[in-house]
Amino acid sequence: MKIEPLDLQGLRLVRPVAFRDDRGWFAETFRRDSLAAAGVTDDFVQDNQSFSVHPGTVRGLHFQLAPFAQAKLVRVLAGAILDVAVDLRRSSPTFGRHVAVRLDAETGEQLYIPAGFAHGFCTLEPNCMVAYKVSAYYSREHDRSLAWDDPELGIPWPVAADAAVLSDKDRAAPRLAALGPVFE
Ligand SMILES: Cc1cn([C@H]2C[C@H](O)[C@@H](COP(=O)(O)OP(=O)(O)O[C@H]3O[C@@H](C)C(=O)[C@@H](O)[C@H]3O)O2)c(=O)[nH]c1=O
Repeated sequence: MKIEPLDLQGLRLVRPVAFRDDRGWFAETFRRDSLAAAGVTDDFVQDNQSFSVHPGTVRGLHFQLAPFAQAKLVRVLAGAILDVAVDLRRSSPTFGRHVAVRLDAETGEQLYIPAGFAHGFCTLEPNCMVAYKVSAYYSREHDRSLAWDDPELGIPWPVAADAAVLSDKDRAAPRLAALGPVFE
């Protein structure tokens, strides 16, 4: 696998290498040693999977507070998404900035997001299956949302606000200015 840094400190794009033959292809999708060589040493403890029926479904932006802050390694098993990470580290020179990456089942590319970011995605096709590893267990008490369409974030979502399919939780999420300090 090839692992490349992205614009915001700590984010990585992971590109699996596919070995193709008459049957199809084979690829390694997770290697602790390759990730560690690229500076990713999180201990992933939980695997998550979600399925979204409709294109224009937005999940996020989500994060968990310490001591349950999560690094995430995100990939798409079916369909395609625009995957977004927002820097919430107060001491970061890129606080409030985001990276948006297309992830799809075809390339199998993965986005590594360290703790300290909010994460969300918008589905670009029907029937999207998204899988991701997280480095801390789910904790409902520490789970937080940030408004996906906060104009201050300036995220170029591929769906209009009135057309997005959202959970009630995400529809009611606070904007960045109302969050207060969440990560050092
Ligand atoms: C995230 C999560 C949810 N749940 C439960 C809570 C709830 O009843 C149901 C659906 O939860 P949500 O609405 O939060 O699911 P969803 O909106 O898909 O939440 C996920 O969004 C993406 C963008 C992330 O980055 C994830 O960390 C996670 O926050 O699943 C768990 O049991 N374990 C978990 O780890």
